[in-house]
Amino acid sequence: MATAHPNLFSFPSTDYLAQQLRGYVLRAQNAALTRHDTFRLAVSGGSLPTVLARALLAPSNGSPEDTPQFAKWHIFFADERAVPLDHEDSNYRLLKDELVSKIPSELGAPTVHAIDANHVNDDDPQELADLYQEELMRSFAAKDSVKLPVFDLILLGCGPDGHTCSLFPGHELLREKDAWVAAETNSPKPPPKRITLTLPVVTHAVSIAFVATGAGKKDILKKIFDQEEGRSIPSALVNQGGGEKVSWFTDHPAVEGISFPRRGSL
Ligand SMILES: O=C1O[C@H](COP(=O)(O)O)[C@@H](O)[C@H](O)[C@H]1O
Repeated sequence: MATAHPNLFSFPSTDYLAQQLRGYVLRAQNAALTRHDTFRLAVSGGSLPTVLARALLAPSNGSPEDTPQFAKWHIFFADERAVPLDHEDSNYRLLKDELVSKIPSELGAPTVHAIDANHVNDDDPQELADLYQEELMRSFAAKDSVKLPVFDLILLGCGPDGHTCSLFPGHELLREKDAWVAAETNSPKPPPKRITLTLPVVTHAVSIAFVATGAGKKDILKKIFDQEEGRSIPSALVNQGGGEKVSWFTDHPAVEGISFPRRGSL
């Protein structure tokens, strides 16, 4: 378990947050391209894709460092709902509508790794999870040759109950040590059937960022950052496992009243 603390950033507006997030994501991209000429990231659904689109679709300052090289991006999902890809609850659809379909063609197109839509109606989403794990193995090498995949970046949300990916408070999936991708059959937040990256995969990434904005996140962030009782909340477990690799992008209303030290710039 990491002992270093996560970085808590708080910004006066979502526009400024998006600007800072752009710099952070592109730094992760540039470092990844230097390491292996590809940028492998996992993204969440919920409120994240809208902020991410605002960050990445903003005009570049023209420098190579500030230019997304989308053709070299491999985008996976931190979690996905067991629904068809054109369903309104699909995280794939959300990312496509908010970001991918709006990328100007001169910036290239990312490779987006969707779930296998042939299995979204299965009673048990385990096959869907296994197939997505195999999809990861094709990109990151077989599970028996590497213990865990190493994403260059994982972008997370934090629900009002502190869930992240589809890892919910008190759930046995939080203790999963072996699988890379797990099935959730009874999510407390609809839709009930989902798949999710597991905690060891999330905390093994090179960089991990949460985006959490608005006063609706204030109470759960206070628990996660300031209170002992918040230590077992899924998003807090990412903080504990990832330590200083974890950065939180928040706005002022989301962190009002929190004593944990925060910074206003990267
Ligand atoms: O159900 C989900 O919720 C979380 C949090 O969403 P937010 O709207 O509160 O940001 C999200 O990160 C996850 O991907 C999604 O499936």
